[in-house]
Amino acid sequence: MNHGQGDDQERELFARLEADLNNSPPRPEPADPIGDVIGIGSAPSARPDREDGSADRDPTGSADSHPTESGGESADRLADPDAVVLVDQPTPKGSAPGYWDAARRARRRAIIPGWVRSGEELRAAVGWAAGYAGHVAAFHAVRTPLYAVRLAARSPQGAVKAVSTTGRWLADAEGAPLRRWAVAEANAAEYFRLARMRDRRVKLRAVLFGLGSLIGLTVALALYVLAPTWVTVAAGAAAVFALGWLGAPADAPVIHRAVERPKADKLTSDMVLRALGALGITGINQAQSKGGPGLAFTAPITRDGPGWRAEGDLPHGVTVTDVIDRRERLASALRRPLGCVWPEAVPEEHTGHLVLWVGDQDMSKATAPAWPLARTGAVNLFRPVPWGTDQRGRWVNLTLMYLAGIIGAIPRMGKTFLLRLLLLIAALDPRAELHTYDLKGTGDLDPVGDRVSHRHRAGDEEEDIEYILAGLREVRAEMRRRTKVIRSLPRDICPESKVTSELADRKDLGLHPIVIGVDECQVLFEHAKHGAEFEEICTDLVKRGPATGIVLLLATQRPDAKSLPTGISANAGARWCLKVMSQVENDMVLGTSSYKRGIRATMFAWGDKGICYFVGEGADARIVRGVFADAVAADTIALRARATRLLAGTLTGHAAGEEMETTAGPGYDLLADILAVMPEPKAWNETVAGRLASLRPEVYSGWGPEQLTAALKPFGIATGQVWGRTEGGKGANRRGIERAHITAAITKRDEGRGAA
Ligand SMILES: Nc1ncnc2c1ncn2[C@@H]1O[C@H](COP(=O)(O)OP(=O)(O)OP(=O)(O)O)[C@@H](O)[C@H]1O
Repeated sequence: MNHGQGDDQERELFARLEADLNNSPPRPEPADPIGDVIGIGSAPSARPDREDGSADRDPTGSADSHPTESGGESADRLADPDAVVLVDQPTPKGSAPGYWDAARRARRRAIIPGWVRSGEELRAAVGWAAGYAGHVAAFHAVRTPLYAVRLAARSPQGAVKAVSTTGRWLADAEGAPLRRWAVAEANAAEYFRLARMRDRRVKLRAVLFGLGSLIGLTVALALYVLAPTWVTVAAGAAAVFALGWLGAPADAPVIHRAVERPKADKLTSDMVLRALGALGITGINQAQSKGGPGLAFTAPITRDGPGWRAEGDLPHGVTVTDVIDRRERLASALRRPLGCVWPEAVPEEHTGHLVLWVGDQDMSKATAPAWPLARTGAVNLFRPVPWGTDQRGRWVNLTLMYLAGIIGAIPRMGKTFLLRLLLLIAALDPRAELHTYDLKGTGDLDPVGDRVSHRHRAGDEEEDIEYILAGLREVRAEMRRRTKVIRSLPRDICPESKVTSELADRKDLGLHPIVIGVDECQVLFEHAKHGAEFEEICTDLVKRGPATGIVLLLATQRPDAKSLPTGISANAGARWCLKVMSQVENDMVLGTSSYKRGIRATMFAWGDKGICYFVGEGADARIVRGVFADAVAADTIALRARATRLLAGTLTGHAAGEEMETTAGPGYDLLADILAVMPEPKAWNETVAGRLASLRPEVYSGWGPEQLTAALKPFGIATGQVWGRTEGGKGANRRGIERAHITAAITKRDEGRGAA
């Protein structure tokens, strides 16, 4: 940072201060050299800026109570010595923190930078450096012939330049103007002195030139006669290239750059201070108008990933949230795109401690590193898995087990993509049983649902709601069973009373992970008939599910108390908040007081798709951009997950074609029910539907022929034209079922179960 306008000005200022002090009447010496008469009525004092830029900051923190800073009123008070009020008392001996206390509390900087210690980041850095060097080498290697031609073409100009420069040197051309001046001024003595000097110089240079030429010619002749041809050719080429290099005009270099450097400027303290001053924050403006910097830097501005990081204390009373609120203005003042400018609070510091990270590229446009799981690899849900990158491009991990999570955002910001990504991660653990419910009904979760899920439904019609209710009831019953299993296990096998990866591996215990993902969950909680039951089940799953290996992930575009009941939002262990519009939604997703603490998803721009505040994984809120996996990529990953499941024998439910068991409600089996009501080999759909309704009205009442056709489809049973008779005895062809198809489907299903 450029402190002050120059040494002269600084010296002048000190001189004036010294003069003022010498002329002013003597003042009584304060008892304490630092923390005393800084109350109203004490004599004004001016202090030059400190090196770290924290000018005007009193070490006691009481600079604001200084009389010169409290307006003209202090002048009146100064006249009346009785009005002096000592604001800061002398510090009792021994109460101020000593050097060792301060040293004990000091934050230690890493001896070896974090990126060197992290194997992944080191590998990435070394890989990048090798790639960069390789690119530059290949770029120039390909162009070498072109460079040779260019140099050869310019060598005649180079030769002329070399001859003329040598001639000027030999003739001492640089002294000519002085000699001409002596002639013009008729200064004979000076002219003769210069002429003598020139003669001496020319003589010496002529000798040097003669010697050089002799040696050069001898070497050239020796090379020509004695050296192998290739050495002669190489030497000749080197001479031609050297002349070509010499002859190259300054505006047309022989070699061009192999890379286009981005135009992002280095972040300097002046830029930061100027930008902060342009935000219109009174505290900063006041501090700067008094000659202070407006931000006391606590660390040098350093390169941090693909950007710059500045860190410091804002003036007293100004908080980081004041700056975050004006992020757009800050970006304008720094002349950077909005997606490059990320002011952040540091949770363990005071609320005025600002960390400003300015990226080289807009976070939403920066090329994200390839997701390690995109093409290969399986997942252990009990271990951390990368799911997104932070502003610096570092991977952010998530351990899906033992948590319940909520995702909130306004529409079109990437909520469904994020939920699908998390479900894809779950799908890649072949032990995990997935329940995917897409209440938006556009089929965004189908790649996972149809390929892998045990339960899957897209839509918000009554039958979909019934299906989901049945599924959630089933999971809650399963959770109760699991609690009993966990309780019955010996302490040494289950020391923490929760499911572990080893326990999940044991098929006899049935403690495999269950991951439930619900998109637009507000549809469930706002449902007129079943809303209360959904809320009750989900609250229970959020509270007790994580320990029993059940993970509930809820996404909503309206995170208010009605669409995301507080019992759920308050107990969620992981939170993802993409752009929201107000404090209420922000705090609903990220937790109470988040907005006040500066964790504000309202600051995300419309273009920040897939970028969210993430709270979880034992860390405070971080800004993360989720991996972008579109429907095609999701399909590929889901197919891989399905193949792994088929190998492991863990493909069940919807994805294995066992859909309607649950549609009919827990404990009921559609295929068995049809066999029970259909003694004849063939029957019309309407007849079977009517009989089913009589058998179990609570499940099948209201079913028509189309519904029965749809319900049988997942089992691979097609309905066709069947001959029958109406009640009046009239023969007709109508849509119907064949008993043999039902029996075959039951046999196939039972075989599949046996294999699993
Ligand atoms: N991680 C990401 N990176 C970049 N773009 C993304 C990312 N995630 C989502 N998007 C973009 O955002 C768009 C909206 O995503 P998505 O459908 O998930 O939004 P949504 O919040 O679920 O919207 P709605 O509420 O309408 O369902 C997508 O079409 C996609 O192009």
